[in-house]
Amino acid sequence: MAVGVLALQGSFNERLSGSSATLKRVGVKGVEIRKPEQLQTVNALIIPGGESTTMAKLAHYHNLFPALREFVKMGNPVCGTCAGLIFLADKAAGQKAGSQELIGGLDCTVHRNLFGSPLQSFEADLSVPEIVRKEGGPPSFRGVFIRAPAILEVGPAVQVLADFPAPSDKTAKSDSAAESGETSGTKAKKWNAKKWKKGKNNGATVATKIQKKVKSAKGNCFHCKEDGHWKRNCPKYLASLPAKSGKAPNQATAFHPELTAYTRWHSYFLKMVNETSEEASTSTSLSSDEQTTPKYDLPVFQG
Ligand SMILES: NC(=O)CC[C@H](N)C(=O)O
Repeated sequence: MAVGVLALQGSFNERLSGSSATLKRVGVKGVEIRKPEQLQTVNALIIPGGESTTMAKLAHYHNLFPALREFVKMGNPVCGTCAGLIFLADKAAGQKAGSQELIGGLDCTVHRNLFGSPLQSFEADLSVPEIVRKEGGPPSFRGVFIRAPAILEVGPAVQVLADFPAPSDKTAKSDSAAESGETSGTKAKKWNAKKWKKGKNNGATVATKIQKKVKSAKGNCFHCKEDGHWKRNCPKYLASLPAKSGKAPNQATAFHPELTAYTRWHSYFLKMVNETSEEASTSTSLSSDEQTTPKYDLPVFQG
């Protein structure tokens, strides 16, 4: 398995080079992606942290957006870190004037700089029950937030993996005071109460993945024997589609897992990649099967 790392700007090297590179630590080959055609050589992609506006400009310059969107649309898993999360979000708030291009593929609204400026970068312990359930290890891990975004809203198919609680009013005030002189160590030092209130449960979602694969039959017409009409989007036909069509099992974090020794976010993502590849090979053999011995009584329109 080869995992691509978008290598335009930001912290892509931490995934790829040196003995401590995260992908090496989890035993996977990482491939630098700078050109659209390179995406054809990998079956999953990591979009690293960095500065999303700059990264978007570079992606635009290298004509990468169409290929990246196609990659996501084909159901290949993508993991977005920080700026990568912004890239992957279907909607973004707090963007620079004139907005910036997004790839989309993760049904959520992200706030680009919810935690404030680079000076408000911080570290915090986060509880990660789903990762612990699947990967084992300690109940929480250290999240490194660098001018971090956060997710304000997620769609129904998205599973929240970690939340960062909103500060109490008291903390917010004392942290604002800390901003003007004192430092408050591991906590974000400035809170924008209005932005926080927009977040679910008065907090902010900082890690997610797509839980269910949304099936779509766009463009397919078929004949329904039951009532003899040509139909689109019949539930029976939708149910017969391979799971790989539709949205990819993407994962995203607002913090930087590659900057800690905790490799479980990466191993968790790689499991998703393996599962997707297995499903894809099963569904491919199913579809060729279907061509010779139709399994469904609703033939797909060929004309
Ligand atoms: N560490 C990061 O990737 C920060 C992302 C930054 N908030 C942006 O808009 O791009």
